[in-house]
Amino acid sequence: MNIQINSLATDFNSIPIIDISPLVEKFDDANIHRDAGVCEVVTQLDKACREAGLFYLKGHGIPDSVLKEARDVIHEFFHMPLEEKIKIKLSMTTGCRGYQEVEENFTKGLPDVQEAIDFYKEFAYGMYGDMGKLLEGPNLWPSNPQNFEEVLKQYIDHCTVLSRKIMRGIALALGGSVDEFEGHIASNPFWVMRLIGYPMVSKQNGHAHTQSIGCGAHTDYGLLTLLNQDESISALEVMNKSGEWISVPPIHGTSICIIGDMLKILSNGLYEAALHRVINVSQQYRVSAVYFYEPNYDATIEPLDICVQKTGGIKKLGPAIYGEHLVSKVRNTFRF
Ligand SMILES: N=C(N)NCCCC[C@H](N)C(=O)O
Ligand SMILES: O=C(O)CCC(=O)C(=O)O
Ligand SMILES: [Fe+2]
Repeated sequence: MNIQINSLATDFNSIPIIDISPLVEKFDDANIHRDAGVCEVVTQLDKACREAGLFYLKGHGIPDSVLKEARDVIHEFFHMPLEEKIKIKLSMTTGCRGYQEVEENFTKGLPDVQEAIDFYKEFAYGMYGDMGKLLEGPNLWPSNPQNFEEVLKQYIDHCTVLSRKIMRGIALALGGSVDEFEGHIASNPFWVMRLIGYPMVSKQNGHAHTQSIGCGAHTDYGLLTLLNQDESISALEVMNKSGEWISVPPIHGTSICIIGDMLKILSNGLYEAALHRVINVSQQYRVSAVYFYEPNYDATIEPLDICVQKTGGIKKLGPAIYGEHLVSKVRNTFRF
C-alpha cells in the first residue's frame, strides 16, 4: 500500500488547541450529538484534523500527576547504565518488544538519535496467523525502576480510555454515528507504546551530528497518537502544506494528538496524517511517552461511505490491513 503525503487542505502556522472537556464528560451520553458544548468540540476537531493533522488537547482528563510520573520513571530508566537497560533488549525473538539503543532504530534508512522501549498490546500466540508472528510475545518490563510497570500500565489505561472518547468525537466530526469506529474497525483496538529518550547534542560530540535528528520525518501508522513530551524542551515539529516545519513546543496542561495513516484512509483523505519529526537541539536529555491507538489488528481499513460521499464519490485510498501495515513499518525500522 502506498500512503501518499498529500498537501494539507489549508495552511497553518500555529497548532490548534482544543478544549475537549465537554466530550470527555459526555462521551457516553445518548444525546451527545445534540449537546452544544460537544458540537463545538466536534467542529474544532474537524477543522484541526483537516488542516493540521496534529493538535493540542486541553481538558483531556488525564491527571497531570499521571503524565509527570510517567515521564519521571522513563527518565530514571534511560539514566541507568547500558548493561541494565539491555536486560530487556529488543530482538526478533522478543516479538520486537523491548529496549533499543541509540541509532538502532531507522526512519527512511537513517538511524534515529534516540533510545527507546517498545510495548505492544499482548495477544495470544497464533491469534493473527502469519500477520501477527513478528510481534508475538509478552512485553518486557524492566525491574528497575521498581514502579515502572505499574506507572506505565496505568498510563496506558488512561490513554486507551481517552483515545476512545476522542474517536467518538471524530466519528461525529466525519458525520457518522458516535460509534462509527466500533464494530469491525476498532471494537478491540490494538495499541502500541513507545517510550523514547533523546540524548543531548553535547553527548554527540566527536560524532558527525551537528544537528541531532532524534526521529526522522514520518507519519504514525494507526488511528491517533497521544504524545506526552517533556516540559520546557521544544523538539517536535510538524510540516504544513508549504513544506515548512512548524514547532510543536510543550504547553503545560495539554497533550498532543496526531492523526495516523489509518484515520486518513477511513476519511478518504479528508483528514491528514501529520508528517512530523523530532530534533533535540536543547542541552537537556528529552523523553516522551508515545501512545498509539490503533484499529483492530486484523481490520481491513477502507474509506467510510460517509467520507467517500463527501469527497467526490470515489475511494481514493486503501484498502489496507492494519496489522500488515504495522508489520511492514516495524520491519523497515530495525536491522536485526
Ligand atoms: N509506531 C510508530 N508510529 N512509531 C513511529 C516511529 C518513528 C518512525 C519509525 N522509525 C519508522 O521508520 O516508521
Ligand atoms: O518524541 C516525540 O515527540 C515524537 C515521537 C514520534 O513521533 C513517534 O515515535 O512516532
Ligand atoms: Fe510519530
